[in-house]
Amino acid sequence: MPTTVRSHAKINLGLGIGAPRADGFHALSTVYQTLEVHDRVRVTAERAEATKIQLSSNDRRVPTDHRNTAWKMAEFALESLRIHADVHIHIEKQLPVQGGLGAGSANAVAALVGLEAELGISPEAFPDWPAQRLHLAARVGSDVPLFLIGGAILGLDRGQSVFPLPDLPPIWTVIATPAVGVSTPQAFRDWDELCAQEGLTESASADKLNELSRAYAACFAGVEAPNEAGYEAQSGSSGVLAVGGDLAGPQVSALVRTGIANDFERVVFPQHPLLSEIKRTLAASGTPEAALYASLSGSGSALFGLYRGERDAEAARHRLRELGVESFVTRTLPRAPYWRSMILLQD
Ligand SMILES: C[C@](O)(CO)[C@H](O)COP(=O)(O)OP(=O)(O)OC[C@H]1O[C@@H](n2ccc(N)nc2=O)[C@H](O)[C@@H]1O
Ligand SMILES: Nc1ncnc2c1ncn2[C@@H]1O[C@H](COP(=O)(O)OP(=O)(O)OP(=O)(O)O)[C@@H](O)[C@H]1O
Repeated sequence: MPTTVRSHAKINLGLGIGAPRADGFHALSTVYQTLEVHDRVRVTAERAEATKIQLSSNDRRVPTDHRNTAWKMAEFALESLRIHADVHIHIEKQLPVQGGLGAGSANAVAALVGLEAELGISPEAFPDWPAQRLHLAARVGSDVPLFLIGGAILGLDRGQSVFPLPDLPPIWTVIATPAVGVSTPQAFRDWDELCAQEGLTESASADKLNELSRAYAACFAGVEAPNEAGYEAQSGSSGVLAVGGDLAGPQVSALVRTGIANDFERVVFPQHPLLSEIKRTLAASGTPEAALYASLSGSGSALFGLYRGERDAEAARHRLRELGVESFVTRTLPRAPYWRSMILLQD
């Protein structure tokens, strides 16, 4: 009986990057935030004599072998649980590939959740599993563990060290998806060149990141997480927020006042000037429909704008259309509804 799982995107509400480390990674301090928009991952699995994994996708850019994050996650999980199974994973892509929205990383967690449902892996049956799966997720990729938490999350170390933050209320979000792919490893290499030019050392960047993490934590201190009833009331039965509802709360303004920024913009924007034009278009600074905040997500190429209400978000989409740039409207997704709606179908 296949299990279909929603595989949600993320954005980075601020991303501070350190100097290159000896292990080839970079220390980060970031606030991840999950979004309503998602791919769908269908998993079929049954215990077998030997493990066999098969993967398919509607999108030809998605690798269908051991290079796929979902494949790796399933393989690591089965090895770790000492279970042999016949597994089929189908990834129905809706999110951009190489967009900086963590779509591939989310697919890994969705495949894991599907596999657990199919094989009856529960914390009751496997008490060590919750800690183990976080560890395995970090092996698959730095952006994977965040999807085992959902909502607003502080990401430290190389991004795999994740801490749940009090949730923000749902915020209207526009994602611009320019037809540009940005390679994450290449963006980090470009960052290294900038660090070398500016003489940014590992110890100086550690100070910078610690200060940033403290500032992030301060913004979230005392935030009341929206409860499920509140989320339902805001969403209504249609799942659509009332027009003009200002739900962004003071937290986004507090984050903006800390000077949140995405360090990747410094290396990605000079190479792709269109992306900084899109950010200006999303921001619409000084107008009544101005974004609360606009930024590149991850290493790009997707950018996002956060808005006071649906009307301002639609106005941003209209401005982007005039610029010839595709976009869609979504909302930020707090932790409780992230988990409540994750399993879409078990048929
Ligand atoms: C840019 C972000 O999306 C921000 O959320 C993430 O940092 C990227 O996470 P990811 O795609 O899961 O990255 P991984 O698959 O772990 O690493 C891909 C490559 O990116 C570089 N990398 C990644 C994360 C990090 N903190 N430092 C790095 O230098 C390394 O060269 C690594 O070989
Ligand atoms: N399940 C997957 N879906 C899409 N791409 C995948 C997947 N597994 C591996 N890949 C490879 O990873 C590359 C990056 O894909 P992805 O869409 O996750 O990038 P991204 O959104 O920039 O991720 P991040 O924000 O984590 O850097 C793709 O070009 C593809 O070759």
